[in-house]
Amino acid sequence: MPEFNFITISDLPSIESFYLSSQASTVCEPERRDPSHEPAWLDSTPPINKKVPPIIPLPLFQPQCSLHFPPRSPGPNRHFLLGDHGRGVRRRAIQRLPPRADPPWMAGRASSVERVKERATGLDKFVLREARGSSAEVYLYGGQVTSWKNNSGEQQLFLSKKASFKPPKAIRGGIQICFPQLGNHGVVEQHGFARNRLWSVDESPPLPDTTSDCHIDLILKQSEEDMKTWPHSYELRLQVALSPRGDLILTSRIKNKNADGKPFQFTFAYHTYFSVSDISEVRVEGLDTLDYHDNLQSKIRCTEQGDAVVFESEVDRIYLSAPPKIVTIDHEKKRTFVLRKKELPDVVVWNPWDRKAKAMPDFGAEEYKCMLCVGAARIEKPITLRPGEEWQGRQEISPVPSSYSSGLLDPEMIQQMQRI
Ligand SMILES: O=P(O)(O)OC[C@H]1O[C@@H](O)[C@H](O)[C@@H](O)[C@@H]1O
Repeated sequence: MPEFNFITISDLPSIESFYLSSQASTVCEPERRDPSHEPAWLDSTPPINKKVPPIIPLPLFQPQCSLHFPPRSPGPNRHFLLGDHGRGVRRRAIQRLPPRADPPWMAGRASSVERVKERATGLDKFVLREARGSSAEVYLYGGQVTSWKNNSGEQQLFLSKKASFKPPKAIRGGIQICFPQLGNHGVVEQHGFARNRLWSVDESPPLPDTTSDCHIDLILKQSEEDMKTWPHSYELRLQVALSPRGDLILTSRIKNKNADGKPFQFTFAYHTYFSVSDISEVRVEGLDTLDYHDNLQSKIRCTEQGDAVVFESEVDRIYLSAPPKIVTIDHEKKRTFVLRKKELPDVVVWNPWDRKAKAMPDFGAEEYKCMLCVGAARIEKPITLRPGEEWQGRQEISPVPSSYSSGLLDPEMIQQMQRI
């Protein structure tokens, strides 16, 4: 889901201040010429995202300007009203905005989803190619995303050179689906069984929540073997989608299918291995002042003291009740991952550092330097589902230039988003 819609309005009337409204609601009232002002809101229906400031200074008196709007505000081909503030809508103008045109190089390009049998591993995977250049690879084994490249073809996820693709070992890297438990708190194996089971293509997926035309739907159901340790019938659906902007969107739905009337409880995580240039140059923002369980200290509860999490040694934590947006900034690569999450309040942060790296057979001794796990999770308050009930969780990751940091947007990012 894009955070902003952009429109270009031509022939702005030369008025000192103005407001814009759409068919549905008033959008915002830009303050006169001062870009540092927060927009005032002319009415409260609906309160769109008040946190969004007018990032692009509104160049009044110029024949054309670009404005940004929060989600749900008008998109292309809708009417806008332009009026001069304070004197009603005297210079009322209605503009029908042209749909945003695709760049010329996109002509004739379409998104595709291809099923491929990997020769080296013998495993089936799906290769998603979004028309604007981003791509992803998703294995039926583990329902695991192992590759995600942005619109420029740069890999965003870490996959160990020593990763094993042989069941029952989970693939070391990408995004592991941890269900029905994270860690070793529970009756099943570490991080649950979903990451090392063979999933199927979901032949009757629910309607997608995204506007993406590039996605794959997978499903995992109970096996007789798993019923011995976790005696429940369930459907775990996973949709992996690429947005036109190159975002990677994972949506999971879990349904209790027990016929015996029994509820079940589970925890869940998208154990996400990001590729980073140099771990000592990376910071994670959005977790300041939060409590976390420190797995390195018998899971004791601590409170984050820094304004960002930085890495100088092994880190193995579960941050609790984190905000919906977490930002991982890779200074050296000048790249930032913005992670947005729904129904997944907690965040896993893990880097094994040197000693543990050496002890893992499927991980290179030096690879801890170029990876970091930051993933949305639901751990502290497990989910309980009664038969017939369904839970849905979501993680969206957007790669953006590094000048972006939490809560702020910069013109470079705006320009890049406008080009898409
Ligand atoms: O080796 P695994 O099972 O994939 O787990 C990797 C790491 O995953 C983290 O989430 C755990 O907190 C760590 O303790 C663990 O080492």
